[in-house]
Amino acid sequence: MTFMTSTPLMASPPPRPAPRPPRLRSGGLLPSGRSGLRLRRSSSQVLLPLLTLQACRRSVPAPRRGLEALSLDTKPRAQAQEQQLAAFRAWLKEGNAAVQSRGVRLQRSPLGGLGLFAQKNFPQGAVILEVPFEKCLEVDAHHFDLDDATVLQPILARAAEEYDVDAFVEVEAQKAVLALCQRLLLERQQGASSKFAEYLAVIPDPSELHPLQLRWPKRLSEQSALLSRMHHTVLERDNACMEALQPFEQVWKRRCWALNAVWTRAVHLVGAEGEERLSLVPLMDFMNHWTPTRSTSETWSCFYEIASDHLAVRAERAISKGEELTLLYGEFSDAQLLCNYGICPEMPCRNAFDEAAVSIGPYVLSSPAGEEAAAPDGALVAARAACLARHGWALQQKLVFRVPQELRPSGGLLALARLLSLETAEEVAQLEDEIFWMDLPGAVHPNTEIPERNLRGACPNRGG
Ligand SMILES: C[S@@+](CC[C@H](N)C(=O)[O-])C[C@H]1O[C@@H](n2cnc3c(N)ncnc32)[C@H](O)[C@@H]1O
Repeated sequence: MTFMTSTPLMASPPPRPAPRPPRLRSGGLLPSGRSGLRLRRSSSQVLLPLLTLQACRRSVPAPRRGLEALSLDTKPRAQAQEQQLAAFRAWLKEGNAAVQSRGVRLQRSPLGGLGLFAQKNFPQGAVILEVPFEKCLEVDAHHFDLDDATVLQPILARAAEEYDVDAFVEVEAQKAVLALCQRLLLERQQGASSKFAEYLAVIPDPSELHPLQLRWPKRLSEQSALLSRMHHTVLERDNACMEALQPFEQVWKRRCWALNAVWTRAVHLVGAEGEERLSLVPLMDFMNHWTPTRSTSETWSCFYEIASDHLAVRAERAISKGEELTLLYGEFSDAQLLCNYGICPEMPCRNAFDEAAVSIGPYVLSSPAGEEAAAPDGALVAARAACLARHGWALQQKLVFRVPQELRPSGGLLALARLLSLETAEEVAQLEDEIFWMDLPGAVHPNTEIPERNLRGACPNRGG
């Protein structure tokens, strides 16, 4: 959740455009609403009456527990946690702003950690949860226009250092993430007197494979150029965040806990007036991600939408009793899921959003312009180099292109191929703008965009 992520650090990274998150996006913030693709507002919708969580029916609210009981170990949360969960369930029902839910249960999930499960059948569109914003931990989130930031960077610079992750590397976006971390830490410091104490006590530490783990297996990042760069990115970003949080919390593990909570559980909400906030939505934040595959017709089961005073989770399709309730956190590849959320694919390459990397080094400058062409002369090599430098490639590093994304007419890989097919320095000078039209100020070239679904080989089950 915008949710869905995000490391020990070095110097703060320079402001860089964040990649388009699975709409934020995502480090992992849980990005989206319906189908995980966008947020929708449903102010006028009549919501079905809701029952309370079955698991909470019987009890007198459990005694409030202080955070001293909170385990910051990375061992799986076990029985000791039952008490904390019972207190959390009671807390959800407490007060005027009770969380409304019916027929859902919080239990261990085969996907990872805890998850929400249906205890009855839900027809498509049924409201499953309503979480009042009063029960949410939130901060304002301004200037989240990540798309603009991405567009401003020359296309080859993006290929040279793109953050292929919902990394929130953009400074303004990070401010909101840090503000929410601070809020979380502040509440935690208040112990049992925090009105969120029971909620905080059930927020876990980073999962074993989350990049925030010091013992993150480095061999993972050797698996692919994309994963390696992505991991490097999140490390830089998280180190900067951890450093920025130090004045608020000295204990490294607690900072880590807060940062992980925000990256992997927070959602970016946009209200009717365009107001934005970053929000931790209790109970909904226990919903796990569904990874769409090309080979099955099964999909994630839920989406969420915002009303004036609460967030509602609805059934994306008919849901059967016993099913785990899932969201699509975003259109994440396996590498992104790993770096944003610490989610490891059960079976590699099944994810419909997986991508391949094509990496290209400066050797291409001296490659012939075509099968029949001779090796380029010095003038052509120099013209190619100057042109590529103007579009962001300093030629000291490799470019890493993502396929199929970069196979769009506006993609960097095709721009590079077009340039390399020119046979003289004069042609390069003449055609540069046409080839790199996407780098011109205000460039929009809608007619040449191939719909994304045609490139992606479409996930057959994709809704929305
Ligand atoms: C929003 S939380 C979901 C609730 C979480 N399972 C818990 O126990 O608190 C997101 C985290 O859940 C885990 N997760 C979510 N979806 C998953 C999946 N499909 N497979 C494995 N782990 C998943 C990851 O650790 C992720 O960072």
